[in-house]
Amino acid sequence: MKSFDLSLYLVTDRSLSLGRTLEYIVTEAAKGGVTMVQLREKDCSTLEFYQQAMLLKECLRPYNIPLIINDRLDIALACDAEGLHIGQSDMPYAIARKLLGKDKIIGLSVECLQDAIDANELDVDYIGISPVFGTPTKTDTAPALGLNGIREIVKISRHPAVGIGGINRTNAANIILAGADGISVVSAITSATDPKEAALQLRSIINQTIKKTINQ
Ligand SMILES: Cc1ncc(COP(=O)(O)OP(=O)(O)O)c(N)n1
Ligand SMILES: Cc1nc(C(=O)O)sc1CCOP(=O)(O)O
Ligand SMILES: [Mg+2]
Repeated sequence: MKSFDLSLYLVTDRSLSLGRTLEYIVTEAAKGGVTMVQLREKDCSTLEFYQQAMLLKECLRPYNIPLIINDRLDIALACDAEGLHIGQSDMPYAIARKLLGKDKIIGLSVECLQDAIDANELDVDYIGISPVFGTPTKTDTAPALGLNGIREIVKISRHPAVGIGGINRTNAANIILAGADGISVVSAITSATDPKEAALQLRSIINQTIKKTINQ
């Protein structure tokens, strides 16, 4: 059965980990309450990517946190990850679904309202609204959508949604208040001096904000 929680979604980037291993970052983040982890490595051989994926799977197993692979359908299959994240220029959704099967999680980036309308025709498991804000972590993005972009997209989308891009503890609550089911972050956890503490703080903000929206 496919069940997952988008509320605090860590996306990795080894180049931002301040020399610490991804196993360390991911384990600390798991202790701090992240609910999903995406292995996203843009400068990695296939062998390294596969080995890193296997290591992260081991780290996440005790916490029951799904491992999602960015871009690489072959790696997702090879390591039997829980899912794959694809963007608008990646493997077409239909092919990914055919190869991964119905039980795996597939996430799709949406960069504008039309992408979200098109995604309604697909049985993706979640959408990544990207980017919400500009970020030095990824500069080849579509224009930032802002909080209004989130509101417009969640209003018409039939899929659970997570915001990504420039999100940290100063603006995390606003992403949830705008209607997203969760936040996705790279640097706010990966580059934190204490990744567990960073995750705990984000976890607390999200929990409080979700509680507020339920009581409204
Ligand atoms: C949760 C989430 N949302 C969006 C993205 C961006 O994916 P993509 O547009 O394919 O860009 P790259 O990450 O591959 O550079 C994401 N990775 N995760
Ligand atoms: C992986 C990714 N995708 C984006 C998109 O807009 O598609 S922005 C991004 C990086 C987000 O990093 P940070 O949390 O450090 O801002
Ligand atoms: Mg991609």
